[in-house]
Amino acid sequence: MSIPKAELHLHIEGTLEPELAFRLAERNGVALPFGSVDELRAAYRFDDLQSFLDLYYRLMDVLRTEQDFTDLAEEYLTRAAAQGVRHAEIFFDPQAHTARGVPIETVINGLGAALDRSEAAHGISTGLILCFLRDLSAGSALDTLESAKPYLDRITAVGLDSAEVGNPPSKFTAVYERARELGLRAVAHAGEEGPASYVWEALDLLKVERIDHGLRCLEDEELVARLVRERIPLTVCPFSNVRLRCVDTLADHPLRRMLDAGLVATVNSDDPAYFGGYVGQNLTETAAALGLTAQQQYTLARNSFEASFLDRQTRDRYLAELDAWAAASA
Ligand SMILES: Nc1ncnc2[nH]cnc12
Ligand SMILES: [Zn+2]
Repeated sequence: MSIPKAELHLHIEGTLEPELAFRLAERNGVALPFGSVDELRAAYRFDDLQSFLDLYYRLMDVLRTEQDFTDLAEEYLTRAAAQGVRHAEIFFDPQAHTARGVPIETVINGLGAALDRSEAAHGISTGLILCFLRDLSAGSALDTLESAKPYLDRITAVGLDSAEVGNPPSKFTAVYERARELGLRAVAHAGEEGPASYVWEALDLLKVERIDHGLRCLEDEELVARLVRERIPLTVCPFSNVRLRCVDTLADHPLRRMLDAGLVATVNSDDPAYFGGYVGQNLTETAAALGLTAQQQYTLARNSFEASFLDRQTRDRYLAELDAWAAASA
C-alpha cells in the first residue's frame, strides 16, 4: 500500500485524460483538433508553461455540463485513492469556463457532487481552491470572486495560476484582501517560471499561507531563510517541472536540496494527465531519481498533512495513520 498523503497542488482541469476528453467531446458534440487518443497524447510535449497552457485551455472546451465536471472529479478521486491520497485540496479555474459561457454554478455544482461523495466512496477528504487566472485583469478576478459568494461554504481558499512571467502577485493585492474579508485562506503559484521577487510579493502583499511551486526561491538565500523560519510550505511538482522545462531531468530536481535546507516541501502532481503521472508516481519516481531516504519520504508525506488546511483534529488523525503506516512498513 502507498504511503498516506495529502495532495495540495492539483488542477482538476489538469486531470482530463485523453480518453475522457474524447468521451466528453462526443457526448457534447465538440470537435477536437486531434484524430485519436494517441494523436492527442503525442501532443503532450511542451517547451514551457505557455505551450502547456495553450493545450490545457483548448482541451477544456469539452467540459460543458455539471455531469462533465462530476465525471472529471470522480476519475481523479479514483486514481488518487489508488495512490494513497487521503486528503486533496483541489484547484479549479472558473474563468477558463465562464469565458466559454459555462456558468460558475455548473462548475461548482458539478465538482461538488463528486466531492460530496468522496469520503464515502474513496476515503478522501477534500477542499476546493478557487484560482484566478493571472494573465486576466484584477477586475475579472474580483468579479469572479463576487460571483462565487453563493458557494463560499464549498471553497477553502483562493489561488493564482496561469502565465506567471509579467503577471506578478502585486496585480492581485486588492483581490486577495477581499478574499480574506470573505474568510478564505490564500495560496499562489510563485517562482515556477517567475523570479524570487514574486515569492516575496505573494508572501508580503497577498499574505499567502503556502507557495505553489516556489522553485526559484533557491536563487535568494534571504528568501529561503524566511520560508524556513516561518515554515511556509512549498507545493512542489517534480513531473511538471521537468515536462515544462523548469528543471532538465528528475535527477536534477532541487527537491532534495530543498529538504536539506529545511524547507517545508511537499510533492504534488499539478496536471497529472499532461505530465506523466499522479502524485504517488511523482513521489516514488522522484525519490528514486534523487535517492531520497525512507525518512525523507516520510517527511514529505508528513509535510503534506501539516501544510494542509485541515482542522487540527482531522490532521492529527491522518498523521497518526501515517505513523502507523510507517511503523508497519519499517
Ligand atoms: N503549472 C501550472 N502553472 C501555472 N498555471 C497552471 N495551470 C495549470 N497548471 C499550471
Ligand atoms: Zn499548478
